[in-house]
Amino acid sequence: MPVITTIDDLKQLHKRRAPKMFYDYAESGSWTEQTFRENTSDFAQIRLRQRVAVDMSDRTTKSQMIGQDVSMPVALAPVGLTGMQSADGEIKAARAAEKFGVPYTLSTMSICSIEDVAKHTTAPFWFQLYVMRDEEFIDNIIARAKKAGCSALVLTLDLQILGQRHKDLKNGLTAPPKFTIPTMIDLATKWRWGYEMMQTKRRSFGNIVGHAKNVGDTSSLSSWTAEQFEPKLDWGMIARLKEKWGGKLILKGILDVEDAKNAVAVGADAITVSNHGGRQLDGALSAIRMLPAIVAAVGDQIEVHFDSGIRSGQDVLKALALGAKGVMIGRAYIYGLGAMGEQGVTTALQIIQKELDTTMALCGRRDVTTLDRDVLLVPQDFEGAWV
Ligand SMILES: Cc1cc2nc3c(=O)[nH]c(=O)nc-3n(C[C@H](O)[C@H](O)[C@H](O)COP(=O)(O)O)c2cc1C
Repeated sequence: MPVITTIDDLKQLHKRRAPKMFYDYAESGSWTEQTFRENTSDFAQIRLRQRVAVDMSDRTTKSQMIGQDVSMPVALAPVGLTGMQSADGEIKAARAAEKFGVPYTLSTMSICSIEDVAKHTTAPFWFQLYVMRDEEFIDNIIARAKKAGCSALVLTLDLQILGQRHKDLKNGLTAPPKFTIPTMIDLATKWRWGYEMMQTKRRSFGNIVGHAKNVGDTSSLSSWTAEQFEPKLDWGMIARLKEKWGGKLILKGILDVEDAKNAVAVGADAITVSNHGGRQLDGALSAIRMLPAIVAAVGDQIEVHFDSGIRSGQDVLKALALGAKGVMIGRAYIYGLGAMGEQGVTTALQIIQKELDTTMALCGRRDVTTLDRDVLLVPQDFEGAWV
């Protein structure tokens, strides 16, 4: 077993252990992948201020997200097909998050259902909703999330139509995989994945199969999205969904100041500044570059969360210092899951917490909730003069 010290170590192991089509599904952006690449490379442009001779004892990464206590302000982002990276992946990730004391978000497009995850955990989790055309299905899934005790609804706004990801089309991505010759050859080297997958019954979209009517081929994400997702989603519909849900609402996929203001107007509890990890509008600016302007515009009116591009505790610190109250990680924990199941997710969280804590200390700070721009050195043109 290699010595794991970074998120990148987990990524290498994930690549070796999970079928190529699922690793590629996670490790890709849309079209040229420019936004996907810049989500991470722009973090590297921000530097840290080294401070010395400052008391660094009694440090804490504890904070709150939407009023919930968290051991660090890092939630696990909703990730479709998580249960294809490792058998029962959503249950494993939710358990790791619960033990660590951070929120877990279950995707609409998960393999394990809402009820499955609720049955195998005790902490309330967040449920992510994609708005579908079938209103009855939406009413029903909201009722299911309420019944399962979900403590927030994360409404994703940046994927009513799928950004084209070339690798998924070339690999013929389906859940479960179809047995083609290239897939069989690949699976022959992924025996651990195959063995675990044989032990579970959870191999298709658990929130959808048996719940949605007139559903064609659910195994293909792209055709299903095209058929079922509601292209007419607008702020009026968001307001109605807020009423239906009646609990904490997080609007995910905000990358523009005007949309952030609309989110405030609709009365959401939080927004997630995000470009879906570079998987949707290729050519959009990185999420970290957009964060300061959005915080400046609405940061005093709504809780601002951030995701897209976080691969270390240092990245978490940078996002918090730029004004996010909390962040979500997607691939960083998916690499852990694909590498080592539940233990891998725990390892990813441990790596991030340790990096966050040590970086805080070396920047002369002891409390994660007091991080501000003062700990950073940001290039003057970082946000850029885009017109
Ligand atoms: C493989 C994969 C699947 C995803 N599926 C969903 C999803 O079902 N719902 C959703 O709101 N976001 C989804 N996302 C986006 C994540 O929630 C999150 O915004 C993104 O991963 C953040 O970027 P990062 O991976 O660089 O941390 C997905 C991301 C990945 C990588």
